[in-house]
Amino acid sequence: MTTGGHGTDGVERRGLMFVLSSPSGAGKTTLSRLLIERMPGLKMSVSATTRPMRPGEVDGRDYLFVDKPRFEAMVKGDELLEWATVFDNRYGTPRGPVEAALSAGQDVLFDIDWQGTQQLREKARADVVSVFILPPSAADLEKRLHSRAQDSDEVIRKRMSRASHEMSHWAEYDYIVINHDVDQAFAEVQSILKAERLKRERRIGLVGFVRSLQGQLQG
Ligand SMILES: Nc1ncnc2c1ncn2[C@@H]1O[C@H](COP(=O)(O)OP(=O)(O)OP(=O)(O)O)[C@@H](O)[C@H]1O
Ligand SMILES: Nc1nc2c(ncn2[C@@H]2O[C@H](COP(=O)(O)O)[C@@H](O)[C@H]2O)c(=O)[nH]1
Repeated sequence: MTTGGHGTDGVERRGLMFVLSSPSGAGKTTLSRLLIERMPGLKMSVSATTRPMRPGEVDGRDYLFVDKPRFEAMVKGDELLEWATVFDNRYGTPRGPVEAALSAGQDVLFDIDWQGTQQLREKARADVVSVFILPPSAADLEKRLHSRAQDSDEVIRKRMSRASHEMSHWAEYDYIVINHDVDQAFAEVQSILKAERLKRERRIGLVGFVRSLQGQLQG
């Protein structure tokens, strides 16, 4: 699915799809914002959703807020790379911006659930790097959902009751990060991305680079 861009060392590399999943409230959005701020060459995939906008959310930045008929039209028109129903709402990844970013040599960050991750993996296994974020405890998870102060008590109850099911997919992920402390969890997620960017199989320019080094040594 991806073509090439250049790494910071100038060697051509295939872009990667960096996926964060977790039970609701474990910290994906927080970690995603930090990654986008601090990791050059990484672009956030903005999902489409039919869920109502939360206070402080901005259409086009946090999500593309669409109604159900528009979402259905996106599915029918093959405009979504993956989609799923989560907490009675529909969520999906618009295909165009992801393909454009990967073609321009950028990596793309996804905050999506396990269903979406499975679909991306089926489409482009070699290009997907997936990280599952766990909360330190159930009590912390509940506290975080309340402290975010953006969902009703009923919505929070629903999210807590789904958390165990969400977590049952942890073993399908490449990496697991326990989010005790934001700075520590961010450092871990950042290390994963940095290491994955250096993977030999992704660095399609290495053959030419090494040949050129060998040429210099022989010449
Ligand atoms: N390590 C942490 N310690 C304390 N609070 C945290 C930590 N990480 C995130 N939070 C807080 O927990 C709340 C939920 O975090 P966040 O919105 O990032 O979760 P999420 O996984 O993206 O949830 P959702 O799936 O519902 O979008 C936020 O108020 C955030 O500031
Ligand atoms: N499969 C997909 N899941 C998505 C997408 N965008 C978000 N999500 C997941 O939905 C839940 C709830 O999110 P919230 O913002 O309403 O709290 C969370 O697990 C997200 O990761 C998507 O495009 N596809």
